[in-house]
Amino acid sequence: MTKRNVPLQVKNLCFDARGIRLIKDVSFDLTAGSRLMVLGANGAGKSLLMRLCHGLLVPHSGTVQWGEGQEGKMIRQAMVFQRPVMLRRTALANIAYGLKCKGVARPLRRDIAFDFLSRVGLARLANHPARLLSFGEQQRLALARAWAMEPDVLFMDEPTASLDPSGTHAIEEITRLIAQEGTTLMMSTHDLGQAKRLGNDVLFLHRGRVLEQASAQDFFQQPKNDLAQAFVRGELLWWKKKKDLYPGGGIEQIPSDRI
Ligand SMILES: Nc1ncnc2c1ncn2[C@@H]1O[C@H](COP(=O)(O)OP(=O)(O)OP(=O)(O)O)[C@@H](O)[C@H]1O
Repeated sequence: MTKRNVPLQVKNLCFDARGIRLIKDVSFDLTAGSRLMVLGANGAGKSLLMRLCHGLLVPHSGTVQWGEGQEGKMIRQAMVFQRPVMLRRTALANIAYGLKCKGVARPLRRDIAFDFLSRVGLARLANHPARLLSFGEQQRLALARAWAMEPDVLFMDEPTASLDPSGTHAIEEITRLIAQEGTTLMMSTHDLGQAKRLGNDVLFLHRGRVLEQASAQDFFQQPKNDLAQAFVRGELLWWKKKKDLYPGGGIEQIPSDRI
């Protein structure tokens, strides 16, 4: 796969639920080939933003604009969730079904599905019911199914949140391989080490707003935003008040339009 320009432009995106604005005027570009890490405390709006980008939610206002894929084709996108969503069929058939939706001819599906199962180390479980696999295996299967779609853009919403260190390592390795093939990544995570290992760009959200977008290197060395600094130090907790973070100056230090 070759790199593309800007596959996704998000402009002034707002999302409301039950009369409350949860995503507030979010704008950013997802550049081709980037590995964008979406960071922020619990409830910052990471999942909502990714679902809006993927088209699972309809914004109240603003736009999610997709560019062109290879040779002018539509951008192909896939998403992996924190809790894997498995079809009630075998591991192999889960991938084959995705291939069917992609338009792959029936005689080819089985071999391709098996190839992707092998890539994530699940070949021996090909004929097991997907829903009986362990949580970590299901997450690898979900990633293989997404990978088989050969997406231009892959959304990953905290894919390792419930995994042990070896499961996390496996998912990171697979993610690297997918990115190496030219797939653009947008991924949320609470694991700052993981964000450093996998990301080259960071989007920092707080209470539904983007407070900082920077290269991963700049963000982790010296975030510009004071709340991002607190987050990187592990001090930005959702129940803390601003005055707890900045006892000297309190509210005045953080303009209210940024909260
Ligand atoms: N359908 C909904 N109706 C009302 N509020 C919602 C809805 N979905 C999400 N929210 C609220 O929107 C806010 C952002 O939720 P979101 O799941 O995007 O956060 P997050 O950053 O992914 O958090 P976490 O890291 O805990 O998964 C939360 O306060 C959540 O309670």
